[in-house]
Amino acid sequence: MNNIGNINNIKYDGNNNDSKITTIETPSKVILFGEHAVVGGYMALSMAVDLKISGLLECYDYIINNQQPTTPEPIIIDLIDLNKKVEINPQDILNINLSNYDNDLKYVASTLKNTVNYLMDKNLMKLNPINNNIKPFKLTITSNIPISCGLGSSASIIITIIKSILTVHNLILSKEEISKIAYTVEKEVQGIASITDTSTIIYGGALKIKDNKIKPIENNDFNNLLAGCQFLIVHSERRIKKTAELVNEVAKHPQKRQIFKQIGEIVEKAEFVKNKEELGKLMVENHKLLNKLGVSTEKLNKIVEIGQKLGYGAKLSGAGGGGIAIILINENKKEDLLNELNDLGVLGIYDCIIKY
Ligand SMILES: Nc1ncnc2c1ncn2[C@@H]1O[C@H](COP(=O)(O)OP(=O)(O)O)[C@@H](O)[C@H]1O
Ligand SMILES: C[C@@](O)(CCOP(=O)(O)O)CC(=O)O
Ligand SMILES: [Mg+2]
Repeated sequence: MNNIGNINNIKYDGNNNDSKITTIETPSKVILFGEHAVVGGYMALSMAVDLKISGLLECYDYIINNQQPTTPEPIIIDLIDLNKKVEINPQDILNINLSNYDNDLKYVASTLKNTVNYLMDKNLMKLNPINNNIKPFKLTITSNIPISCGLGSSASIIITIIKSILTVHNLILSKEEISKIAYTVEKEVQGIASITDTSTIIYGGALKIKDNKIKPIENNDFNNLLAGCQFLIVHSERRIKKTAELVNEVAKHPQKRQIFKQIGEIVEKAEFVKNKEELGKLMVENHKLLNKLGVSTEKLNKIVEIGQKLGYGAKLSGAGGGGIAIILINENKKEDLLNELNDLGVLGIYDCIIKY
């Protein structure tokens, strides 16, 4: 259950344990084109970004020396940015019921359950009566990714926890296997999801996603154009709704099909643009269709207007409902752009550095 506990009060054999501390880092992502429509099987273009979630992973000496503790130890995941903790005994993981967790903790709970289930299905982790052989650990998570704003922080959290479980158990899974688990979690928590966020963060670089499959971007002219682009991530305002609510609302939109189709056509064109002007125009066209889907806001529309005037183009990125917009920068007008964004008042402006 979600107790508030403190690892330092837990002692093995009456002594304080030294512990091995490892840092687990996971990037975030921006969706250049195709959010929401990608859930309907259309194409999306996304790229991993060097804003990251850091997990401080603490394994106990007795684990490292392969001994058993005198008392059963809990797994503790300390979410500093939310000021919340998940604390659970290893033998309870397989019985995790998401309804026992508040919305903020469902991704964590679902990740623990689905990762252990996967490892057991693959015989990489065996059940034993005392603690299922699931080793306890403490993971302290901090993030320079603003939460719930379109940067895929949910996916970054999921992947950080999966990587931590693998580290503690000295296990290795392929990127494909980790993507499978992470996607299962996003789908279980959100009800509706594509592989975009989780795959982009796991594979890194810039990716094309279509029909829930990853495709490399073969068009080298586009890759070279993208490499020469500078994007700005603008955090417009706090989102009221989570991705889960936004994707489920879009699913009920009466014009969803035709708008998804129009977005899909834009994304197919994007890979073959010749310059930043064309790329920027398509970003604005994509944004206008997201606005029609009802996932933009007045503030986001204003930021896109400024991005269109003082950059090559702009669009909201991620599920919308507030959160981030991305602007394709025109170097000659960057200062005016920054001044106008600051005059408008935004929550944050970040350089968008692609993470390979
Ligand atoms: N730093 C963090 N610490 C704990 N939980 C986090 C953190 N960042 C994200 N989350 C989890 O992910 C959720 C936000 O995911 P979501 O609504 O999909 O937004 P996005 O993926 O666009 O950031 C949060 O409500 C929380 O459950
Ligand atoms: C809206 C969507 O296309 C992207 C969601 O991105 P985020 O959770 O807002 O970072 C949903 C999905 O692809 O799973
Ligand atoms: Mg998310």
